[in-house]
Amino acid sequence: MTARLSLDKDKVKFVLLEGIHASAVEALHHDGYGQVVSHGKALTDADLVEAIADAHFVGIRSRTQLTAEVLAQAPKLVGIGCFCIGTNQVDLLAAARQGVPVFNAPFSNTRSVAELVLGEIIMLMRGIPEKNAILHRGGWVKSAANSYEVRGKTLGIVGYGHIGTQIGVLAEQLGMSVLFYDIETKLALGNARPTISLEELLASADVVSLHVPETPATQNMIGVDQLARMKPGATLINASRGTVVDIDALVAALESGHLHGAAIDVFPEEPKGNDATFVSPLIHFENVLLTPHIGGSTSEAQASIGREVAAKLIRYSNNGSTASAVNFPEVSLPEHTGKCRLLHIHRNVPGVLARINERFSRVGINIAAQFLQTTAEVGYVVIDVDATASQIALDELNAIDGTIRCRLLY
Ligand SMILES: NC(=O)C1=CN([C@@H]2O[C@H](COP(=O)(O)OP(=O)(O)OC[C@H]3O[C@@H](n4cnc5c(N)ncnc54)[C@H](O)[C@@H]3O)[C@@H](O)[C@H]2O)C=CC1
Ligand SMILES: O=C(O)C(=O)COP(=O)(O)O
Repeated sequence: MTARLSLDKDKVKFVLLEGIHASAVEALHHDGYGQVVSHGKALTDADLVEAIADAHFVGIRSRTQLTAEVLAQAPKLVGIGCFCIGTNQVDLLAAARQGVPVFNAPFSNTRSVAELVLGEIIMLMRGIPEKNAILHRGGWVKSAANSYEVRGKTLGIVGYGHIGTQIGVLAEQLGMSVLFYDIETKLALGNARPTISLEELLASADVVSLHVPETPATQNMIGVDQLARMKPGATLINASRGTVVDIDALVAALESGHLHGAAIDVFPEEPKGNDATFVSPLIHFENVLLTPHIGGSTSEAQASIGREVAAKLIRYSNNGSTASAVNFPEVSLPEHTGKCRLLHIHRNVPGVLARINERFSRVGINIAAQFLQTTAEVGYVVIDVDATASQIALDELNAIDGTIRCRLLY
């Protein structure tokens, strides 16, 4: 474990992957952070390890896998920004144990996903994907067969969170009835109604739209049995995570004609960049709308995410605030004008705070302010002291058993 002194902003290195929006770079430069390296796509294996080996902050989107092994090879890492909603691509526990908070943008792209899904519901119910394909081949089939209004139909939303609720509200404006299933008790907006089980929702909905995070419980949540429970002629939409739907089971349900159609934005295996090839058994179905994980990819969402996550990283770097970190004790801190601030991250074992205070009192350091927050694994203490005492205080903190990382802010 190494003592980390506060660095000049010029020496703090940010590595941004996956084409993170220029608004993030602008925000970092505007705050005085000069070293920002941007990559246009996701990196893997040795390329990823090399790119982040000396980074203090790393910014990623949904594709970059920050595993425990990769993180262990980034010894200078201070913070991670997921410039998206999902954080399943990061080993959150390993990051916390390494003293690294992870931030994301929980709201900035939700409207974009909701709008895409709403458009897909209308397109699929009208059979537009097949009709579009026929005309592109020079054909002409003018028919009302298998073409329906959405008005009066039932939308079933699985995962009634930020995205699911917005879709429900918008769908009601189109005259749809909304059912939802969530593992948590949720406030029903508009006339939406909860179902007591996933099975009940699947059996009642004309369109099922998935908006759950990637967790062990949502892995292949929609498989053979669940698809069989859906109404004949129903439609499935997945803009959540590729692991939520068993693709082979979906293929079988489409081949048999049990489903009217589907819209799939996320896949179990996704290409790493725009020059890679997309492979999926779903490419053979004209009644399936396929999109390249662009649910949140609008100019508005990306610009807003860039600003939001950059601001969280800047705040953590400048004053130690971890408010809204997804894996870390959350501390929202005031400015530390006129004082030096020490950030002490430790394993959450009994007695650390007592040992800190005992050591400080033994060497006569006056604590101007102190903040503590813990999770089951990690403790985070922030202490403001006079500048004259800062180096002794840092040495004392580093000597404490259980210290993961200690940083000094001027
Ligand atoms: N396609 C794309 O570009 C995008 C995809 N996403 C994905 O959408 C997901 C949902 O986003 P938000 O609505 O913002 O998240 P959220 O956290 O606000 O909502 C998720 C909801 O799912 C519920 N849930 C969790 N596990 C469940 C289970 N096993 N069964 C039923 N409900 C369960 C939660 O209680 C919560 O209400 C994200 O986790 C992300 O993976 C998010 C943004 C863009
Ligand atoms: O916000 C999310 O969770 C998304 O899935 C969007 O991911 P992206 O930033 O487009 O790689």
